[in-house]
Amino acid sequence: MAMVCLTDFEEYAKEHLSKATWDYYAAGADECCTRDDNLLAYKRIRLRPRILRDVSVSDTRTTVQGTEISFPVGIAPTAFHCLAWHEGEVATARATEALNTCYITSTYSTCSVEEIVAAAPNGYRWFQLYVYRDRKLSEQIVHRVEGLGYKALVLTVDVPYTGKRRNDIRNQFKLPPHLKVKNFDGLYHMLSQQETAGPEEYGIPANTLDPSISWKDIHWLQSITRLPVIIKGILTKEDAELAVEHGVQGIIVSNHGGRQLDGGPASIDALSEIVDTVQGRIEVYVDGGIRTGSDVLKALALGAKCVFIGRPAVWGLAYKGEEGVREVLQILNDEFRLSMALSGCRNVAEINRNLIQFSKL
Ligand SMILES: Cc1cc2nc3c(=O)[nH]c(=O)nc-3n(C[C@H](O)[C@H](O)[C@H](O)COP(=O)(O)O)c2cc1C
Ligand SMILES: CCCCCCC(=O)C(=O)O
Repeated sequence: MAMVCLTDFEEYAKEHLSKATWDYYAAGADECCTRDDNLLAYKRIRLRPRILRDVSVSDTRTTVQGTEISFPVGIAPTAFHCLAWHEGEVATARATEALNTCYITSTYSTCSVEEIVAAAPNGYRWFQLYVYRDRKLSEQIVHRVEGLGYKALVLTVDVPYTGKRRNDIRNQFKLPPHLKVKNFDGLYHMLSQQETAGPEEYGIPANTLDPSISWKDIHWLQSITRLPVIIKGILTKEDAELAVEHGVQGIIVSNHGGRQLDGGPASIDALSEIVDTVQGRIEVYVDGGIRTGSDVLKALALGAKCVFIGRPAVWGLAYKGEEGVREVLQILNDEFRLSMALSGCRNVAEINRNLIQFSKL
């Protein structure tokens, strides 16, 4: 079967994964309004292409946090890659290394960070972090990934509690016994001894994330690390301003793929107010609903420095492991290059808001 666009991978994954795994990856919270709007919002945006600009040569390279990547699409943190492909995150890491882009490893990876780094030693990676009730556990993980050469910490702030994903409840979804969140090997006792730890959620002791985290914890995190801190899950200009004031180095505008608060905005619809507030003081990225190269172009035109894809990477894994993720990234790269050329842009510096037809928004 020729894979032509990202939805081909989605269809393949839906057909070949078990129902419970597919439902977990596809899940949105409650009625999935925000999950679905993430995609629809891109389709509402119209472009204003420029012509006759000699687009015979094009350059998709950009930088994130001062490091060059081959094109402005990275992999968002998603949990449990071994559910989709036996090599799990190791395959994802190899694919992103090969394509020279950024891979944000989830705390809840089913390969350990050590295995991931050993498999793709030259890859450019950030580590996604949650704050646990037991700060010592978060601290241990931070120091471990620093030592392994991760280049930034991505603190996810939209999961004080897990969103209500109806099919996961119906399926009683949990990680099968042969898989583990390997980063907790030898640390599970710290999780399960936390005061409020209850029955397992997804195979992880429940209530271990700290819902009391607040802006003061950003200072705590900065005090225990020398890595740049990027906050993932901001959707308003007010929080964007606070993020800048608290000295973080980046923001990922995200609603967690619509898996947390249902009824919040599509992430692309939240981007502009955040970009306008931040005024270039720190880098702003976006994830959620990116499925085509023209989606990438629209996000950059609205001010994102780079975008991240969540589910499509997992569909690529389900298709053919490392090769599947490479294909997903390559298709997005090719589509992005074509959209750039068709709208008269020769490089990412030429992409700006003039490309967006605001009267149609
Ligand atoms: C199956 C799945 C697992 C996820 N796991 C995590 C995670 O461990 N940490 C995190 O910060 N975000 C997680 N996310 C959210 C993604 O990082 C990202 O925000 C979202 O998938 C982007 O939307 P997209 O799937 O439409 O590209 C997960 C999303 C999915 C679909
Ligand atoms: C106990 C929390 C499990 C969350 C798993 C990873 C995630 O963020 C997701 O959206 O799924």
